[in-house]
Amino acid sequence: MNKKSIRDVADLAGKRVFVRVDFNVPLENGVITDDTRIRETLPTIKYLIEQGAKVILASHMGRPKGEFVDSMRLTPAAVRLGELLGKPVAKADEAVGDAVKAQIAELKNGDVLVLENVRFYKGEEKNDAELAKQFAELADLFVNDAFGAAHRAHSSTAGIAQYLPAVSGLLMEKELDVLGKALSNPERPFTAIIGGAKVKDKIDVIDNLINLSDNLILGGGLCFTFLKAQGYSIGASMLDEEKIELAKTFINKAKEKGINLLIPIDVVVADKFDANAETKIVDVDAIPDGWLGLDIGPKTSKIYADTIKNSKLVVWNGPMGVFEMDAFAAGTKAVGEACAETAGYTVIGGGDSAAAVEKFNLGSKMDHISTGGGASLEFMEGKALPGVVALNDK
Ligand SMILES: Nc1ncnc2c1ncn2[C@@H]1O[C@H](COP(=O)(O)OP(=O)(O)O)[C@@H](O)[C@H]1O
Ligand SMILES: O=C(OP(=O)(O)O)[C@H](O)COP(=O)(O)O
Repeated sequence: MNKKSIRDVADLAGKRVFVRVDFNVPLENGVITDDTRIRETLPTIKYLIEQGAKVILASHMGRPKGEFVDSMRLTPAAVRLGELLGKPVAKADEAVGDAVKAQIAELKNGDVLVLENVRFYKGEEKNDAELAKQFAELADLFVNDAFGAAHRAHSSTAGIAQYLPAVSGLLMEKELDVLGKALSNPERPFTAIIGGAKVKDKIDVIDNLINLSDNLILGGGLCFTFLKAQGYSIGASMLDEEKIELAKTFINKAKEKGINLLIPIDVVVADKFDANAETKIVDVDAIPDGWLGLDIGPKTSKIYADTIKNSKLVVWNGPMGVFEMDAFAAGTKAVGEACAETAGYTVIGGGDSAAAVEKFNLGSKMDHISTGGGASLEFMEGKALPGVVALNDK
């Protein structure tokens, strides 16, 4: 990476360091149900503690739209962080202002303070310069470790970097390194797997991956737009009408470039969108009218799994079916198991794909599970991430 990281900063002892993290973790009734994002920032936080910095952590949680919302406070994240570090972690009730400054003035070297949700302030998502300056006043150095929010140009992810020396944290560095290596000089055969439901959001990444990958595997709700583009009747399956023509151009582009574009040959169909629906496995030329395709079929799973197992690099974003319902989970499970078994390097991106991998207990068998869904997609699309662009060059 051509950006400076905290390892490039000499003499952190006694410095007030404003670290933007992504502690936007899932909460149910105030209880954190998955603390991955907090655990993944521990290397940066521990490094700063060991160096004797005063660690000031800032994050968003949810989308409170500029209001103080009690259920979106960062208190549960601060408590969890304290447990993981095995040391007390202070928590502020605000993210800027005199009370926060007073709390920071009390910090000793190696102490940790978690600020309140930065999105409680209207300026944050507008990348307001005044708010960015107020954040900058709290510290001597800005560290961005929030890969999950790196695609956002906000006051605490990008704006603040105008007013302080700005470097990346270790998680940010790792994410960019892994995804960058994977995509800039991929080991081949390189297989990209795109599934899930959001055709519109993923169309650009599919376009970019046609240029990069050797095998491009499609599944999930979005593959039905491609099946329709191939002339099949898809019943009541998910369809993005507006993208059919684009899907046709992608199919042709893949052919011209000699890319192995894999689209299902059989699917699991259901008479309704329901865990207890009547289901059948059919070839893609036999999808009954009114039925919905909710998973890839076993013949497709086998082809996909064989392709994955013969790959040196696999990047996966988006489940193959409605894996939340057991009747439609087999395709996602088969792809997950193939990713777990392959000797190739496996990178998982996207909240639902990571959740699927966890559901099937395959997490420990993957090489890298990204903490950023939208961020990893934008990275794979080849877009510059504002939270990274803002950092100081090496
Ligand atoms: N054939 C399908 N029809 C409708 N929804 C689907 C289908 N296959 C997968 N899905 C749904 O797609 C959702 C995930 O999509 P998406 O948000 O695009 O993935 P990710 O979060 O991994 O990027 C899952 O909730 C899953 O149930
Ligand atoms: O959860 C996040 O995004 P993700 O679900 O795309 O990984 C990040 O914390 C960014 O949150 P945002 O999409 O509200 O800016």
